[in-house]
Amino acid sequence: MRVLVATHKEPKLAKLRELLAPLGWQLEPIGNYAGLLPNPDAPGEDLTERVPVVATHLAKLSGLPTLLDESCFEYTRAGQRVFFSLQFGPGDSEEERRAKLLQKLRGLPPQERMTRFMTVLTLAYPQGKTETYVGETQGVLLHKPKGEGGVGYDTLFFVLEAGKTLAEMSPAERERFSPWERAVRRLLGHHIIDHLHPTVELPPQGSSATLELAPGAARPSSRPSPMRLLVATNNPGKYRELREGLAPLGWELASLLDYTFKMPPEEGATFEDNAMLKAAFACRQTGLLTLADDSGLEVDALEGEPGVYSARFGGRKSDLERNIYLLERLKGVPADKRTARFVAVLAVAHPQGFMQLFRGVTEGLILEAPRGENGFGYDPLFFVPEAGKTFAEMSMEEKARHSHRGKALAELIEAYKDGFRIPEASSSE
Ligand SMILES: O=c1[nH]c(=O)c2ncn([C@@H]3O[C@H](COP(=O)(O)OP(=O)(O)OP(=O)(O)O)[C@@H](O)[C@H]3O)c2[nH]1
Ligand SMILES: [Mg+2]
Repeated sequence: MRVLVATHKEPKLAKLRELLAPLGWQLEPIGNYAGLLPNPDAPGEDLTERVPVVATHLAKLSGLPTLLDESCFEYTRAGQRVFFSLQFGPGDSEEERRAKLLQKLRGLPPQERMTRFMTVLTLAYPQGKTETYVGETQGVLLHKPKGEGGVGYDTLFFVLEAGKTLAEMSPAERERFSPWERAVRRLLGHHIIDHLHPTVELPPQGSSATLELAPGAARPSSRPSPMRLLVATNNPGKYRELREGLAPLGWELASLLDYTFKMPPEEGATFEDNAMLKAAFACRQTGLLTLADDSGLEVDALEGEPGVYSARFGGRKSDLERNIYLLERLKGVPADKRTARFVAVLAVAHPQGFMQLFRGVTEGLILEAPRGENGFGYDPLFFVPEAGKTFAEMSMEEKARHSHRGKALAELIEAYKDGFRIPEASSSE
C-alpha cells in the first residue's frame, strides 16, 4: 500500500519507515501541507478531534491513505483540561518554543504541572475512513531544564515511570518513553493483526491452521530443515520452559536478546490473536521461523479475568504484585469457587508465509496463599488437583507434564518430530 506521510522532517520519515517496515507499506513524504493545518495554537483544542479531520482532508486532496501526527501536552488548569499543542510555525526555534511553554505554565502550582505528553496519529483513507492511535506518557513539567540530551521539550519533561527527564535518558530509553513511538507501535500492532485476520482459521484445540503471512510470498514447498527457530518472548520463565520443551527437536534456537527491535503492544482480544501478532511480527523482522507464546490465567470467579491481560493484571508491574492483587480480588471467595485455568497458545510463523497454532489448557484452583519456589508468574498460587501440587512446587519436568505450555509443546513436537514438513497452503490460492 502506498501511504503519504504529512511531514517534511527526514528523520521522522526514516524512523517511521524503520518502525513500520514489517507492514511492507511504501511511505512517501508530503512536504507542503503546513498551510492546510488550522491554527495550531488555538487554545483548548483536542487533537483527537483535530488530527483525524486534517488527515482526512489531506487524504482526499491526494487520493492516497495519509498519515498525520501531532503531539501536545495536556494538563489541568483551574479544573479545566488544557491542551498545549507542539505544532509550531517553521520560524520557531526550540529555544522560543520552550520559552512559550514556560510562559504558559507560569504560576501553575506543582500539582497542576502533572501532564500527559500525548501523540495523536491518524491514518486517513480518501474514502473518509480513519484510524486514530494515541500514545501517551505521564509526567511533570519542570520549571527549569534538566539534562542535556534529546530535543525540544525533553529537558522539561520529567517522566514519572522513569524517574528522570527525557533529556536525562539514553537514546534507547528515550525511545521507550516517547509517546510518538508508542502511537506508531499501536498502529503497527493493529495492522499486523488486521493483516492476519482475513485468512486465519482458528483451529480446534491442538491442531494447526494455515494462513497467508505476506502477500505474494513464495508458495511453500515441503522440504526438510536445517532449522533455526527464533523464540520470540521477553519472559525468561517462558523462554526456559520453551527451550526445554523444544530440546527433542534438536533445533538451533535464537532469542530476542539477539536482536534490537522491540515487540509491538499486544492488543488482540484472544490468546490466538496475540500469539500470531508476536510471531508474525518477529518473523517479518528477522526472516526466521519464529515461535511466540501467548498465555494467561482465566479465573472463573472473575469472569475469566485476567485472561489476555495476565501480564498487566491490575496495572501491577511485577509477578509478586500481580499475585497479591489476584489474592485481593479473590478475598472471601470460598475454595470450591476458586476454579481457574491456564491457557497457552503457541504460534509458529513460517517465513514462507503461513502459521501454525498449538493450544494447551490446564485446569486448577487459586490458593489463598502461595506455595512453592519454582517457576514464575502465578505459579505459586496455581494448584493442580491431578498432581496435588502448585506449579511452583513442581520440577520443570513435572510442570511440563501438567502445564498448559507443556501440552501445547507436546502438540508442536508431534507435528514437527519427523522432520520439518510444511502443510499444503490451501488458503493462499
Ligand atoms: O504462573 C504462571 N505460569 C505459567 O506457566 C504462565 N504462563 C503465562 N503466565 C503469565 O501470563 C502472562 C502471559 O502474558 P504474555 O503471554 O503476554 O507473556 P509475557 O508478556 O510475560 O512475555 P512475552 O512472551 O509476551 O514476551 C504473564 O504475566 C505470565 O506471567 C504464567 N504464569
Ligand atoms: Mg506479553
